[in-house]
Amino acid sequence: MALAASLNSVSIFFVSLVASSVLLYASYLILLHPLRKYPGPLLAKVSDWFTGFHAFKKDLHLEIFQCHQKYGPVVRVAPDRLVFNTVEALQDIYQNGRVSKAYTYGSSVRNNVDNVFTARDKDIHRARRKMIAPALTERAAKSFEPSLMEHVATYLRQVLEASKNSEPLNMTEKARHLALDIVTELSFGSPLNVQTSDENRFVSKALAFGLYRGNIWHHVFYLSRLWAYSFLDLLFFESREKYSRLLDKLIRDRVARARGKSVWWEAHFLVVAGSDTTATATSATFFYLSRNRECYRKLAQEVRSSFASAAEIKSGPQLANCRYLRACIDESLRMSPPVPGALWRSQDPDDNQPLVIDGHVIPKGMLFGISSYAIHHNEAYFPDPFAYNPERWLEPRTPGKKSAYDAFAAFSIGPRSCAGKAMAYLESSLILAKTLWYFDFETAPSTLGEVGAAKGRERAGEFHLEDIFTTRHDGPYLVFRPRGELWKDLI
Ligand code: HEM
Repeated sequence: MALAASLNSVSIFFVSLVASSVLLYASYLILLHPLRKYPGPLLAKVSDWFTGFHAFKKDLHLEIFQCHQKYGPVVRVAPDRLVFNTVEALQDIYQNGRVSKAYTYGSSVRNNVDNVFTARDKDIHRARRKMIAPALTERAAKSFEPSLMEHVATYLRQVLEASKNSEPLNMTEKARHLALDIVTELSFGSPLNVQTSDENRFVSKALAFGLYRGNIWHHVFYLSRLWAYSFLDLLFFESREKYSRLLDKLIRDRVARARGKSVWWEAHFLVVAGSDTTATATSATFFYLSRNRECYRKLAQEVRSSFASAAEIKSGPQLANCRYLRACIDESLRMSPPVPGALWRSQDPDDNQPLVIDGHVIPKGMLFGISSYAIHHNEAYFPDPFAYNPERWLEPRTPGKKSAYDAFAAFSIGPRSCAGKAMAYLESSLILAKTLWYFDFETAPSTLGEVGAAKGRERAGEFHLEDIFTTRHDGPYLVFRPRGELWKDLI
C-alpha cells in the first residue's frame, strides 16, 4: 500500500516536472526567443509540427500563402524559421553571398555524399555544379534536341491514336512519362521508355515518395535521424531498392562503375530535378489553356502563323519569337509553381556580421525563405493573382515599379537557382507548340473534365498541386482533334 502510494507520488512528480518543463520552454519560445516579435500561428511558435503537419498533408504552400494573408509579409512558421513575401527579401536571401542552404538539406544526403542540390559548402557546390553544367547549357540543350524530338514524336503519336476515337487523355500522366524519358536519356544516354512500356513506371512513384518524405524531414529535421527513416525505408524498401538497382545499371552502362560515387548521386538528382518539375509546367499549361479559351486561341494563332511546317518548330529565333508561348508557360509556372514551398536558407556559419533581410536583422542560426507559391500570388506584384493572364508577362516595364519578372521565383534566383532552366523551357515550348501545331484540344466532357481543378477550394480555375517539395497532381483530361491532314507527318 505504502509502495503504491510512493510510486504514485513519484509518477505525479515526474509528470509535473515534464509538464512544467514543456510549459517553461513554450513560454521561452513565445516570450523570450529572438524571433518572438514576429507574428505567426501559436503552434508554429512552439513547435516544428506546424510546418511538419502541413508538409505531411501536402498543403504547406497553401498554408504559407494563408499565413501571409493573415499575418503580413514576414511570418514565423516554426520556432526558428521566418518566411518572407517581398521582392526585396527574394534578392536579400537568394542573391546573397553570405547565405547558404539550410542544414535541413542534410536530410537528403545519402552515404555522406553531397550532390549539387544538397551541398552547403560553397566550394563543394561549385565543383558539383561544374560537373553537371556541360550537360545543361543552352548549347547542350540544342545538341540534345534531336533526342528530345524523338520522345516528343512518340508522345504526339499517342495523342493521335487517342484522337481517333476522342479518348480523353490524362495530361499529367502523358507529361510525366514524356519528361521521365527525356531526363533519363539526358542523364544516362538511354531512356527508361516509360512512354511505351509500363515496366519502369514505378520509378515515378519511388521518386515522389522520396521527395514527400524528404519534405517532411525538411520541416521536422530530427525525424530524418530517428526510427522513422529506417521504418519507412523498410516499408517502401522494395520500390526504392528496385529503383536503385535500375539506376545502377543505367549508370554502369554509361558513366560510372559503382554506386556511391559522386556521379551516381548527380545523375540520380538530375532525374529527380528534371522529371516531375517539367511535367508540372506542361500539365499546368494544358490545364490553363483548356479553361481560358481566349489565351488558347491567341497561342494557337501564334504557333500556327510563326512556322511554315512542323519541321520548323525547333530551337532558334522563330521559337524564341513566340513570346505569347513563353508568356503562357511563365503564367502557368507562376500560378502552379513546380517547387511551390519555401527553400530554406541560413547565414553562413563563419559569417559573424549582422545579416539583414528586407530591413530585418536576422539572429544567427535562424532559417528563412520565400515560398514561390506565396510570392507568385502577392497582389503587389501580380494584380488579380488567381486569374490566368499571360499578358502580364508582355507588359513593358514601368520605371521604379516592381514587375512580374522581379517577383518570379519558379526557378529560384542566384547561385543555387535551377541549373536546368534552359532545358525546361525548351522542352515545354516544344511540347506545347508541336501539340498546337497538330491538334486542337478541349477539356474532356463530364466529371473527367473536372480532374485537376482545385479540390475543396473555392478557386476551381486553379490547377491543384500537392506540395511534396516538388508537386503531385492529376489531370487535366483533354480530348484532341487532329488539324486537317497535318497528322500524316506523324506516321
Ligand atoms: C519547369 C521545370 C523546373 C523548375 C520549375 C525547376 C525549379 C528548380 C528550383 C526552384 C531549384 C532550386 C531548389 C533549391 O534551392 O532547393 C532547382 C534546382 C535545380 N534544378 Fe531545376 N527546375 C526545373 C527543371 C529542371 C531540369 C529539367 C533540370 C535538369 C535536367 C533541373 C536541374 C536542377 C539542378 C541541377 C538544380 C540544383 C542547382 C544548384 O543547387 O546549384 N531542373 N530547380
